[in-house]
Amino acid sequence: MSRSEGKQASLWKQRWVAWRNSVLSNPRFQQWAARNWFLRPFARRKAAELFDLVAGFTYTQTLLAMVESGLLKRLAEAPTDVSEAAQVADLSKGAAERLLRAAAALKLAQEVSPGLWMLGERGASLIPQEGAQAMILHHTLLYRDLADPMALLRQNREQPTELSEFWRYAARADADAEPSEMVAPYSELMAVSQGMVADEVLRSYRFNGVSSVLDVGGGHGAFASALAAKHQQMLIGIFDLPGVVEGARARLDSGFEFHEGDFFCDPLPQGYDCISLVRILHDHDDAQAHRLLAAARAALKPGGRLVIAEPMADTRGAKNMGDAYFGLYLWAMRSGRPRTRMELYKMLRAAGFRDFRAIKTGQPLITSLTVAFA
Ligand SMILES: C[S@@+](CC[C@H](N)C(=O)[O-])C[C@H]1O[C@@H](n2cnc3c(N)ncnc32)[C@H](O)[C@@H]1O
Repeated sequence: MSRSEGKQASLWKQRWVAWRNSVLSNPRFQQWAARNWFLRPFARRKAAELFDLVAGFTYTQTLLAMVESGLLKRLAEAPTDVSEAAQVADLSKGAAERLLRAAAALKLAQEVSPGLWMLGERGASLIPQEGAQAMILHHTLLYRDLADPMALLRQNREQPTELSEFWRYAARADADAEPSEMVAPYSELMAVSQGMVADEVLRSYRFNGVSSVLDVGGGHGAFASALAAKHQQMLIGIFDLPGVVEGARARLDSGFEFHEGDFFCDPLPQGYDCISLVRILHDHDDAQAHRLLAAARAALKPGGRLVIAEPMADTRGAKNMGDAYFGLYLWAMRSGRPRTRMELYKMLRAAGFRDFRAIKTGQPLITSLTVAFA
């Protein structure tokens, strides 16, 4: 499309959006749509979607209370009456019943007969997801940072936040000096939530022709372990900050190679024919992300490949995750941003990679996948 055609298309789009918005925000149209038998289901759905946005934080806090109180786990074990629920959650009977009813509205719980409760559909889906439950508990930090969103945005990432204190490498020049006990909380959270990411990556990409992988920012080695279980002949190395590698060494057997360093200052070890960056690049602002990609390019021989797995911006079916959730999460963390595929390709090209490919994943909500060749 030429520049003038692009300008024309943008003008048409502006006109269409302005017209649509004037219709949708017209109170007379809203009343008419709510009464019209043909449009009524559409109007109700739109109202419900809007209500979800308005009330979403109460849903999130109900979910947190169900996980934190142990009620979700208890409902998974056995049908539970309100007195038992009150005991498990250390609440009055009235408070426990209020929580259960809120959870039932959100399909986390279900009243199977008067006063007797079991898991609801969503509760049942959540129960095996230890990683998701750990993230729900972790979100108390983000929730505090977001309590005053305008204040958080106005701070322009210049003041410490709950999340920047938790992610010890974010917004810190001397991240490699963090002792292992300071980096253990985030490394453990990453390890417990890595399962679903590793499943998604290994189901979507076969690593054909790859005999050695360096997992950069590999944490305590959860992805490396999943990779080793699937590809038993593969040589796998983990590169991370010294305090984190100390934790990985203590958890993994001697079949792995361990490399300590700071990927912004130290060269990445050479000789691996693939480098993986799993949930790494979006943690860093553009200048740092570029340095990291250049370091990966320098460590790979021609034909070597880079595998990048992380949720991305502007992804069909995962826009809420990429743009809303990670947009605000990483802002609060004071480092990084979700990127669109085109932005990532541009950075890869600038770092000397060629032949970029998007690999389809079953759940882009969990991760997108890009492979690039040196
Ligand atoms: C979000 S975690 C992801 C961990 C793992 N890849 C996963 O998906 O579970 C980011 C990882 O990058 C590591 N990291 C951050 N900055 C680093 C740096 N400058 N040099 C080396 N590793 C770094 C952190 O210690 C952490 O293990």
